[in-house]
Amino acid sequence: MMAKKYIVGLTGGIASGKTTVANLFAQYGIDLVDADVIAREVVSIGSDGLNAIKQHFGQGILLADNSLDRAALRAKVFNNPEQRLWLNNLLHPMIRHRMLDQVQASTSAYVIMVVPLLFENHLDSLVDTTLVVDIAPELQVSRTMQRDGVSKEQVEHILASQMTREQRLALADNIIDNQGEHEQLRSQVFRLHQQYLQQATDLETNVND
Ligand SMILES: CC(C)(COP(=O)(O)OP(=O)(O)OC[C@H]1O[C@@H](n2cnc3c(N)ncnc32)[C@H](O)[C@@H]1O)[C@@H](O)C(=O)NCCC(=O)NCCS
Ligand SMILES: Nc1ncnc2c1ncn2[C@@H]1O[C@H](COP(=O)(O)OP(=O)(O)OP(=O)(O)O)[C@@H](O)[C@H]1O
Repeated sequence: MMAKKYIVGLTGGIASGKTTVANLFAQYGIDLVDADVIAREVVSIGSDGLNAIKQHFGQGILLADNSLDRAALRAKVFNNPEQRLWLNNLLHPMIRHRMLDQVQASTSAYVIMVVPLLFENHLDSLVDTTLVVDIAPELQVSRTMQRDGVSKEQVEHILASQMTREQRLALADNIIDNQGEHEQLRSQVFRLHQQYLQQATDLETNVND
C-alpha cells in the first residue's frame, strides 16, 4: 500500500507572501507542490488547456508566439465572474489532478501544497492541515502594485474575487504574520516545521497501528 503523505495546505490572498514562505520551508528540504506553477503548465503552448481557451476567447488571447497572453486573459476574467467561472471550470480539475500526482511523487518528510484558492476551491479537503500567510488588504494592494506594476483598481478586482481576510483566518489551523520584515518569517517557519515533522510522524504511527 502507498504510504499516506502528510500534506500542509499553504494559502493566503494575493501577494500575502506564499511563495516567500514556501521557499523558506524548501530550505529545510521540504518538497513544494505549487498550484500557480501547475496553472502555467496546463496552459503551455500546444496544451489542451490553451486550445480550449483559444476556442472560447478567440485567437486574440494568444501572443505572436502562440503562447497565452496572460495580461489579456487577466483583463477578461477578473472583472467578469461568468468568464472567471468558465476558466476555473476548465483549469481547476486539471490543476488538482497534477497536484495529487506530484504529492505522490514527493519523498520529503511532509509536503507543502501552495494553493492561492485553497478554501475557495475546496482543495482544503485534500490536505491534513492549513497554513495561512496573513497581511492586511492595504499591504496586499501596495505589494502587488509594486511587484506586478498593475493599477490599484485591478488589484482591488482580484481581491474582490477572493475570500476576505476574516473568512480565511477563520479557516486556518496555523497563521503566519507577514506584515513585518522578511527576517521575522524565519523563526515562525522554523517552529511550524518542527510541528509538521511531529504531525507527519504521528500520522505514520497511526497508519501502522
Ligand atoms: C488569469 C491568469 C492568466 C492571469 O495571469 P497572471 O500571470 O496575471 O497572474 P498569476 O497566474 O500569477 O496569478 C496571480 C494571483 O491571482 C490570483 N488568482 C489567479 N487565478 C485566480 C482565480 N481564478 N480566481 C481568483 N484569484 C485568482 C491568485 O492570488 C494568484 O496567485 C491566471 O491567473 C490564470 O490562469 N488563472 C486561472 C487559474 C487559477 O485559478 N490559478 C490559481 C491557482 S489555484
Ligand atoms: N515581509 C515582507 N516585506 C516586504 N515585502 C515582502 C515581504 N514578504 C513578501 N514581500 C514581497 O511581496 C511580494 C509578494 O510576495 P510573494 O510573491 O511571496 O506572495 P504570493 O502570496 O506568493 O503572491 P501571489 O498570490 O501573487 O502568487 C513579493 O514582491 C515579495 O518580495
